[in-house]
Amino acid sequence: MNTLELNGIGKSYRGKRVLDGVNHSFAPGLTLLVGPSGAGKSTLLALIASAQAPSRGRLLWNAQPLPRARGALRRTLGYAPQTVDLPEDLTAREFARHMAALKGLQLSAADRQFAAIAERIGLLADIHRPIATFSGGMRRRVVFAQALLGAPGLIALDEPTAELDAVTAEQVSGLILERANDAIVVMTTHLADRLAPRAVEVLRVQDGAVVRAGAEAA
Ligand SMILES: Nc1ncnc2c1ncn2[C@@H]1O[C@H](COP(=O)(O)OP(=O)(O)OP(=O)(O)O)[C@@H](O)[C@H]1O
Repeated sequence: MNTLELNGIGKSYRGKRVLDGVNHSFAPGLTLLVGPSGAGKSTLLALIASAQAPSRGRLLWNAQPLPRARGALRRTLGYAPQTVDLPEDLTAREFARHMAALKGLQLSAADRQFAAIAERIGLLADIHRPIATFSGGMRRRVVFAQALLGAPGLIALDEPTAELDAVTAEQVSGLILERANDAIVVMTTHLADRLAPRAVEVLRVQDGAVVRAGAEAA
């Protein structure tokens, strides 16, 4: 079973402290990150995904400091940031193939997995179209879908249901819950609404700290 631990994590941008002394052990399953805008939810997620380095403290993945675990982590990490500059000229499937290659997936497995994910979230009919023709919600789903390639043990999702209509958001949420059966899934959301009861934890990021939130705080 995979473990993820944050030990005294701090992050500052040009001297401004966004996170300070964050300690937390993530349980297998879904953890929701909630909190006011600008509190540091995306920052915490980027640290977890090792897309950014902490200013202080360290992250332990399976009891190993993250820099040493990075090689192994790339293959087991799925990260969907809030904003991504997608390659406009590529089709969704071509983009997915690139992301899958970074994770060391075979082409046939990449195509199979991407098609299966796309089908679940209403994107299958569009995977051969250039991303340039995609709406905001379709782009969001492409970014989400690539994060799930390779059945990662750690999945970090930044507002994956933003810009989606209710039906599609429900499809995406259903897939997130399924993956949370076999992974540590950490997800930011302004609307914890229906997922909070299914989460192992809801964490509130506020004033540089991370605290367990009651259901009312979600
Ligand atoms: N690369 C950066 N350089 C400078 N400041 C940054 C950077 N990234 C984030 N910040 C600042 O850090 C703080 C936390 O930002 P972050 O995006 O993590 O918040 P958030 O809780 O995810 O907000 P939202 O809910 O609006 O997405 C904000 O004050 C933001 O301006």
